[in-house]
Amino acid sequence: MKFTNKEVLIFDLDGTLIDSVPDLALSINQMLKALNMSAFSTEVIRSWVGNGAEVLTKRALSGNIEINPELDPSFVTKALTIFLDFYEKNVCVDTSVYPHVKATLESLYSSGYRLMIVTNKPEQFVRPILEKLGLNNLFEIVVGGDSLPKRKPDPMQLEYVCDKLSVAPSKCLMIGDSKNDIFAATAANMESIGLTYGYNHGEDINTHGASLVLESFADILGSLEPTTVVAR
Ligand SMILES: O=C(O)COP(=O)(O)O
Ligand SMILES: [Mg+2]
Repeated sequence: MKFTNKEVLIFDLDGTLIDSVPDLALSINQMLKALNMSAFSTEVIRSWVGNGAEVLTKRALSGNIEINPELDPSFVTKALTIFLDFYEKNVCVDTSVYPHVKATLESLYSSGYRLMIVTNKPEQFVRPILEKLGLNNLFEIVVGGDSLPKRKPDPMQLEYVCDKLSVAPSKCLMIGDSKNDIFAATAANMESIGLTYGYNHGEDINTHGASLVLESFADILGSLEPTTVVAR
C-alpha cells in the first residue's frame, strides 16, 4: 500500500529511530544497585521500555512488567530521581541509531516532509541524544512523555502537534515500534506504520491495528506517494 497526501511524519524515538536500551538498562541497574536491589538482564529491561521513565522505574522496582500496586509512592519518587540522575550521565554511551534511519530521514526531509518526534521519553533527554547522533536538525517539534499531561497511548501528544502545525490528522503519519504508538495514532484519527524490530514489550506489532507494518526503516520511502510535498 502507499500513503498519499501526507505532509507530516511523526516518529517515535526509542525502538524506532534509536536503540536506547543499553543505556536505559545500565541506568536502571545502577539505580537498583544504589537501592540494594538485584539487577536484571538487558533483554528483560527491553520488554519494560515504552511507557516513560516513571513506568519503567516502577516495573524495575516490581521486577515485572505488571506494576506491584503496593509500591510506596515516596520510594518510587526516590528511585525515579536516582534513575534519572544516572540516565542523564549515561544518555548516549551505548545508544545507537538503527540501520537506514539517518539516510532515510535525510531523504524524507529533502523530499519536503516535515518531521516530528513524539516519544514517551522525558523531553530533557531527547534533543541532547538527537544532537549527539547527528539527527537534531531534521526535527521541527519534539514532544516528550512529560511535556503534556498525557502521553501515548493517549492521543494528546499527536493532537498537540496537529494543533501547533494547523495540520489535519489525515495529513500526518505516525511511525513507531510499539502498540502505544499505534493506539495513540488510531485515537487521533491518524494512519500509522508499525516497525517490527523495536521493543513492543515482546509482542507482535501486527496485532494492534497499524495501517501498515514494515520490517525495515528504509521501506518507509517506498510506502509514501509524495503527492503534496515540495522538495527542499
Ligand atoms: O522511554 C520510553 O518509555 C519509550 O519511549 P518511546 O515512546 O520513544 O518509545
Ligand atoms: Mg518506541
